[in-house]
Amino acid sequence: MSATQHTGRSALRPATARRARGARPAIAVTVGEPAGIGPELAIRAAWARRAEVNCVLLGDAAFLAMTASYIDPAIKLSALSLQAVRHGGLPHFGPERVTVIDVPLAAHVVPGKLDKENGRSVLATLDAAIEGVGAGWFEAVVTAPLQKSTINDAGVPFSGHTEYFAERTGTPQVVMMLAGQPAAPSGAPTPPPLRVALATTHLPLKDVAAALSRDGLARVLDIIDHDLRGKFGIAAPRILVCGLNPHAGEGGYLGREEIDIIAPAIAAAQARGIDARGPYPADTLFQPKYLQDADCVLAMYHDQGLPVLKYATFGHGVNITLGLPLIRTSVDHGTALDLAAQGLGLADGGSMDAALDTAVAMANASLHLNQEQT
Ligand SMILES: NC(=O)C1=CN([C@@H]2O[C@H](COP(=O)(O)OP(=O)(O)OC[C@H]3O[C@@H](n4cnc5c(N)ncnc54)[C@H](O)[C@@H]3O)[C@@H](O)[C@H]2O)C=CC1
Ligand SMILES: NCC(=O)COP(=O)(O)O
Repeated sequence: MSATQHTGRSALRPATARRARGARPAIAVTVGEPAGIGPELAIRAAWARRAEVNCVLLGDAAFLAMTASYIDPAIKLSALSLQAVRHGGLPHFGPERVTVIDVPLAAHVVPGKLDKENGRSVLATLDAAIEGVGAGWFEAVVTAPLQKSTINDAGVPFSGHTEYFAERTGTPQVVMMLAGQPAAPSGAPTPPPLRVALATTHLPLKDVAAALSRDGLARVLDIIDHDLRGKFGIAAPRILVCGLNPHAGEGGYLGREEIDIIAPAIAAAQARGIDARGPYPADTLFQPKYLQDADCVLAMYHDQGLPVLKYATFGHGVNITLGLPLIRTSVDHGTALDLAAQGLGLADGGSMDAALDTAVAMANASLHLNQEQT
């Protein structure tokens, strides 16, 4: 069964097929928590890539104009209201300026200081991005980091973009996957890209075991296989699956999830033609000799997989939501309030650049696929 059958897509129709020949892809970039490093990194990436990519920033226009003027007075932004775009569509400005769709903040921004008054505005940027993909304004969405606690403090239960995009697009199951290029040890050949997908996303550790089920894992494996083929051009993805418990349960003496849940889900995936293997002990799986032939590692929970990925690739990793009816990528880091409080120019923009490049590559792959099919 394909991921499409499993996930029951919403009516959301991405705009990819409608890019004019030679036109720059239009990508929505939500600027994230205003008191964090997101707005600066989003402006820098959009301005640096403007010749090739029409990045449309979603955030408070006056705040972004002020931030841009501090980064570099040469940066030119053009602001539009969401209402204007709804009525007239996204205008085709040239690469001399970066378009901003104004999503006003409620409160004045103090860098490094969270203000729950602004939580709902941050969420509104995500809604505008999703609306814009459905309306054909954007081919993909790149999200700068937001502060999950501030959205909750604003009174909206929120665990992450991943879950929010799933809910807002009517997608019952998505998969968080982070990807990056590990550095080669000196003199050694470049290792393959490291991709780490998660069976569960933002869950308290005490709830992880209960959240694992054969059917759930089977759907996760389907989505990874489907999207690595369709969105990453990998013909026969090989997925290595971690156990949950130390030593993958030590034959049942250190936990039974491997025997009762994970191994049967892998066997079921294999029966559907998916090259999934495991469960393997997570502490020894992340070695070059295993990873060199793997396209993705499926970890059972957030802090089993992501510390390894971030250790190997922090600063240029990309977070991709698989299984959505739209392309969504993000950075591998958070809001870095400590840096934002100290001023501009301190945050590394490598991950934001990589998130944008990955979104464009995925949009191009999707465009080619659509052209082949028509
Ligand atoms: N995609 C998203 O929206 C994400 C949001 N977050 C959120 O960010 C908030 C803060 O999370 P933390 O765990 O403190 O992680 P964090 O990534 O914001 O900060 C951890 C450390 O890394 C440094 N750092 C982060 N990004 C950096 C960059 N681009 N350049 C240089 N140094 C950088 C920070 O200065 C800090 O020392 C939380 O609310 C979390 O939920 C975290 C990850 C992703
Ligand atoms: N550690 C990854 C993370 O927290 C990003 O979550 P999301 O907001 O992209 O769902």
